[in-house]
Amino acid sequence: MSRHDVHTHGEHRAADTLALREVTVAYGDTVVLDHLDLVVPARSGRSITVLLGPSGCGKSTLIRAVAGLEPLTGGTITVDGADLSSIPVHRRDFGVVFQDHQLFAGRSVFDNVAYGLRMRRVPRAEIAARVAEVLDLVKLSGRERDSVQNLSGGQAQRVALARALAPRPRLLLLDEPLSSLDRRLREELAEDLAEIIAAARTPAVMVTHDHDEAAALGDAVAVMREGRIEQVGAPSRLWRSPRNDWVARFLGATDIVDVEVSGPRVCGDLGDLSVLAAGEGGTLTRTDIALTDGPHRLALRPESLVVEAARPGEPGAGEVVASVSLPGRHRVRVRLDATGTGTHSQAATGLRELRGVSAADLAVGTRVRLRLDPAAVALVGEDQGGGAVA
Ligand SMILES: Nc1ncnc2c1ncn2[C@@H]1O[C@H](COP(=O)(O)OP(=O)(O)OP(=O)(O)O)[C@@H](O)[C@H]1O
Repeated sequence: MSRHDVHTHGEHRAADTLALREVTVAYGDTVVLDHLDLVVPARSGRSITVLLGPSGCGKSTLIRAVAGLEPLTGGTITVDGADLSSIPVHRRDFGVVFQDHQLFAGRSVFDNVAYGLRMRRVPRAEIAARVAEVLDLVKLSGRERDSVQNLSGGQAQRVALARALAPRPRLLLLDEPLSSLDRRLREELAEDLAEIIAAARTPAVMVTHDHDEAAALGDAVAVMREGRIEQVGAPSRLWRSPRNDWVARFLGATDIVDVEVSGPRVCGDLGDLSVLAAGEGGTLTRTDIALTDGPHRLALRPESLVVEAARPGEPGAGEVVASVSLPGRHRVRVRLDATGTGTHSQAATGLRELRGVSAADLAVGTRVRLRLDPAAVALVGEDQGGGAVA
């Protein structure tokens, strides 16, 4: 099929699979992408894969490499099995949106959105119809004649998105498309973005450093670290099953502990704990995660540990050293009593304090018991899903 056919008949051939194999990009001696492997299946033509990683890990470089803007030092990038190395940027059929929209200043909305269609010599009447269609998609209907100079930041990003989508690209590449916007606009456009991408039936790869955005928009999230992909998966699976301590901490774990589960008891770095039963504060039953009997490495957020005042006569696990009031709950820091002498003892692990949440406002010095909410813990190193997108 020629590119002209795609537009003449309004037919749209979305990419099925984008695959990066051993991709390496270096600037001089600095290796920015280091034998990176990533497979993005987009079977339904409407999935968003989010690249999430710390500043400088190479997210933008990866997007630029896929777009053809960054030469590879090694490795291959293929779409549906076809190698892209000899295909120049403008022939890849990808739509690209950058952080700072990069619109043609002083030109109209129409001229900006029509740009890719004119480059492909699409007939004039079809251009007008397609521009109207994509402006409708990004909620800017009727704004064709406006100069892009008069647009707000959010509107400019919508025009950039319309421009990228107009030629019906087979893949959309979005590099921090929301990060230049203020919080309210960002949330608004994030919601629209998911709808727009689904309506356009175009798979997208999107860079962000915002965890909430990644969880909200990503069908899959690829966690990047120092030029490599650490783990790929659906957001909920990543949180519940981080592959290693680094991923767990990057995704928000505040403490990582080794435990031995035996029935309703959890023993280990934390001392002895009981597990919250269903309906006791956790929304899931124990069996919803594989907290099976035996050893586990748990990644905890404050929400994973429910802190309660010890009952009279009960020794408790430690005492409150600090408490901060949050809406609807208190975040509490607990100093643990010294426990045991084995491999899970404090002497061995150095674990002295933990963060938890409490419904009551507990004074500093209060003796407390800790209970684990299985709905809010992650199991480190137990991911069964492999490295590809599920
Ligand atoms: N043209 C270049 N020449 C030299 N070094 C570069 C160039 N572009 C990027 N780098 C370096 O490559 C590394 C990765 O940059 P990149 O922009 O891909 O990271 P990122 O994950 O997108 O970061 P951020 O989240 O801060 O945008 C950084 O250390 C950066 O300084």
